[in-house]
Amino acid sequence: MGLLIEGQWHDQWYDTGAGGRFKRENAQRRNWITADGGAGPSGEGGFAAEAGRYHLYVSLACPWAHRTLILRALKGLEALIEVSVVSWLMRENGWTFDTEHGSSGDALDGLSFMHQRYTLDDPEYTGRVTVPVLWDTRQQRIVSNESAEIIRMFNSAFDELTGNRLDFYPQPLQAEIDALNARIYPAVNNGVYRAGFATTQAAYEEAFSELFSELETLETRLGKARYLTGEYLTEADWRLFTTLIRFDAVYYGHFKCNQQRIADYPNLSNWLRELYQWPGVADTVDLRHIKHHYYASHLTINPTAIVPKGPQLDFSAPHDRNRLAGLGIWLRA
Ligand SMILES: N[C@@H](CCC(=O)N[C@@H](CS)C(=O)NCC(=O)O)C(=O)O
Repeated sequence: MGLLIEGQWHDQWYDTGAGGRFKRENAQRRNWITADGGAGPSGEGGFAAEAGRYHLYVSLACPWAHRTLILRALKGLEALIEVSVVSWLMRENGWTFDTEHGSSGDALDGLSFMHQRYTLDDPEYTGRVTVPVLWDTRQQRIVSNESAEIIRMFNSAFDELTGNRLDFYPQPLQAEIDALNARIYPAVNNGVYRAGFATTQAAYEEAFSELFSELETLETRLGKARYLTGEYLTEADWRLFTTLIRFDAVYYGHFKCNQQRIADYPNLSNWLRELYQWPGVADTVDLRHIKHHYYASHLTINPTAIVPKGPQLDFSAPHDRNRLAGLGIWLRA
């Protein structure tokens, strides 16, 4: 675990400051792939959608990277955007490459460390070295290291090439999706990290109570609606999914989010199983990488690096969501 300072790697745990609160650094590369190469909502233009041009770096353990893998699968981008999977173990060198346990190594250049990819982008890079990273093989630079934006690009930029019209961010639902994301990101997606990486009791308890209060709200909502925005399955669902699929295996124990398991919420757990069983999604879930990464990498939290054997989870078990009306995924006109 560490960061780059002017292109040099430093092994350093998160600085939680006097209050003991974990604060996630903002992603620094914010360009957009667009259909015609025009600039997107941020960053520069020049990143036109093309088959084979872009490469995605992920960890199978990481909930942010997981979002991009799900959208890549559902939007039919697997043949257009190749993926490299980092090692599940992240210690003094940060994310590294090997070919053990289903990791791929760096398929482009055979690099040893993810931080070398960042210094290829900028030899003087300063900041944390995170995944996912979307790399442009043409310009040899990072397009984006912000998963929330990578999934939006995947949702539409390649549609003319793939003919895939599934829309996870349909115009009429955008305001509602944005509002949901704005609540779920701090309280749940980042909330589990705020609890787990807190270094004071007060910071931990603050994150813990926000997390379980939001889960309660979501549980009630999913008792009345099939998906978070109602009848359509959207980006908001997938963003919540990648956190909840890790919850009982990792966040409940390792991050001390133990008021309740997701299995104890009838609506959240049935919704979770429905999404897991969505065609193409189970293949993106690797609980071995998930458990080994968290328990064996965060030695400040788990110094023995022992990975728990349990819990037993069966996301393939039947779900009861057909009791609620659903229309599936929105189709762009
Ligand atoms: N804003 C980023 C956050 C990505 C992120 O923090 N990824 C974690 C893995 S789950 C990471 O690479 N952490 C390494 C570090 O913070 O040093 C996104 O959503 O893409």
